[in-house]
Amino acid sequence: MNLLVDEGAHPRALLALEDGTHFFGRSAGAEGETFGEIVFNTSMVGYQEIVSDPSYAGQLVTLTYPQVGNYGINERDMQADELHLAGLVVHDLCYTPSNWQSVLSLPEFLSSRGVVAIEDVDTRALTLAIREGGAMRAALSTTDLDPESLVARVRASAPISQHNYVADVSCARSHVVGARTASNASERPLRVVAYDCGEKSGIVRRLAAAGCEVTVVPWDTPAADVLASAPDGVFFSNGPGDPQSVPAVVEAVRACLGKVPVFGICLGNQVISLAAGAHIEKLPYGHHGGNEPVMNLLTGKVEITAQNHNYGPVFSTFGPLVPELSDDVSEHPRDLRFWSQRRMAPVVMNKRYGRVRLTHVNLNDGTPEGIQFLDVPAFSLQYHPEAKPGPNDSAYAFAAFARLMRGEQDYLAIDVREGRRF
Ligand SMILES: NC(=O)CC[C@H](N)C(=O)O
Repeated sequence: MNLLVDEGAHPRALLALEDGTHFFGRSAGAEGETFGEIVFNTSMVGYQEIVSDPSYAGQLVTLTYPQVGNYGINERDMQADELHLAGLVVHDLCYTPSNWQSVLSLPEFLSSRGVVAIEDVDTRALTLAIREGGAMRAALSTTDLDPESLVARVRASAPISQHNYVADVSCARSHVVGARTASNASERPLRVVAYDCGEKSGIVRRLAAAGCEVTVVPWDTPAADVLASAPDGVFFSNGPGDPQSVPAVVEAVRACLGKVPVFGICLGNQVISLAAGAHIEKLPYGHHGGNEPVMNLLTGKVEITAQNHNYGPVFSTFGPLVPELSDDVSEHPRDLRFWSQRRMAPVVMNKRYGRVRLTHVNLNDGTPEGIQFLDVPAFSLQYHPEAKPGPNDSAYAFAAFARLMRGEQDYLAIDVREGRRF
């Protein structure tokens, strides 16, 4: 209920999920109809970064924070030029934002960018439905207000895994983002090629701030061309959809691993894992928010992290444990929090790339959040060290990549103690 809005001016809208759950509300963006996978994000602030994150292509995003849009839309927080999310679901939208940076209200922004959105939805009930039923197919419509009809059409819609969303959101041609903001101007910039699978601008900025000159290239750029330019490192970005729908990127990872330092974030972590032959699983409803606790197993410190993923690698499928580097444990425990309790970072033997160390574990559900290759120069994180939005606890990852490219040994364990234990 928003007293400043003429409710009659906003058409009704319907949200329908494949399990038959549906919610009526009011249109809060463009009119029309949209289909996608429904997820919820628990961040309390940062809606602009969320709606502009290209990783949400093909997804309807529910914001659990009850009132959204209070500080408007500004020119600085965009994570991409276009909006790629399929739609937005909120409880209460703000039409009269107040902030010195604001240039537009969120509902005006959504309408002008053609994004279908709904408000006046009981997002607590919806979130519980997603927690129970998982990230389901769903639709949001201002034109079909018949629940039976919309649910039937949702059930006939294609799952997210059947489309290559990366191809929709990647850049058309390569471009360079300079290292002018490098903290240490006396060091020469590190030349990084970043595979743009839907890269958030916050990541490119963090790489630049860590002293990198970043050449952002389209997702399907042949690795041979990238390697021919002799970069100091190659980065694989976040991105939308099922990582198994981009085998060309997995091939690019294979071509790079062992030849050049490699770093990956989120979808980047997933394609690196696939390149190593590991399995990817789909989590029931994923991790989307700004307060996921992750333990860095190299330092014993817990980072509060920003996350946005539905898929993730299964650590045991990288290979068998190396007992002498894993506290003489020979079987993989089901729950990776075992290692945080044991105070160690276990190592497995991967058929293709040798030793792989588990470096980060999610303390909510015991899933892997980071790996490091010990025999080739590469590491990757499932969560978002750039935050945008979120806490900055993990920003060291960009400095770690710079250290890896400069050939430093303990590049990731920034304050690791001597030895295996902490
Ligand atoms: N932010 C991302 O890179 C998301 C990766 C992938 N689309 C997933 O859902 O897991």
